[in-house]
Amino acid sequence: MGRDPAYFPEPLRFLPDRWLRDGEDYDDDLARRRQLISGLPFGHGSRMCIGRRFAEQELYLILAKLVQNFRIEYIGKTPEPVLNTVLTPDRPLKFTITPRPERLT
Ligand code: HEM
Repeated sequence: MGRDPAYFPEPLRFLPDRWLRDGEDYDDDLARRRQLISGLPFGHGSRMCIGRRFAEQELYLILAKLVQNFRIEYIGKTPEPVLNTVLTPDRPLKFTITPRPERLT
C-alpha cells in the first residue's frame, strides 16, 4: 500500500514533505485516504493497538532529540527492501553518529 501511487504519488522518491499538513501541494482528500487505509502498522478497529499515540509521541521525541544532538550519516550501500512480514533492509545498516559541537536544544 505504501507504494501505491494512488496514495503516494512518486512512491519511490524520498519526499518527506508529503507528510506536511500545509503548503500549496497539500491535498485534503489524498491526505484523508492516505491516513485511513494506506498503512496499518497498528492494526485497525476495536482491537487495534492501544499504545499507538504513546508510541508515536515517543518516536517524534526520540527522533527530534537525536537529530538535534547528533549528526547521523548513512555510510553503507543503498539497501533494498525485503518483505519479511514487514519490509526490512536486506543488509545491516551502517551509520556514523557524531555529537554535534553545538547543542541545538
Ligand atoms: C511502534 C510501536 C507499536 C506498534 C507498531 C504496535 C502495533 C500493534 C499491533 C499491530 C497490534 C494488534 C492490533 C490488532 O490486532 O488489530 C497491537 C496491539 C496492542 N498494542 Fe501495540 N504497537 C506499538 C506500541 C505499543 C505500545 C508502546 C504499547 C503500550 C504502551 C502497546 C500496547 C498494545 C496493546 C495493549 C495491544 C492489544 C490491544 C487489544 O488487543 O485490544 N503497543 N500493537
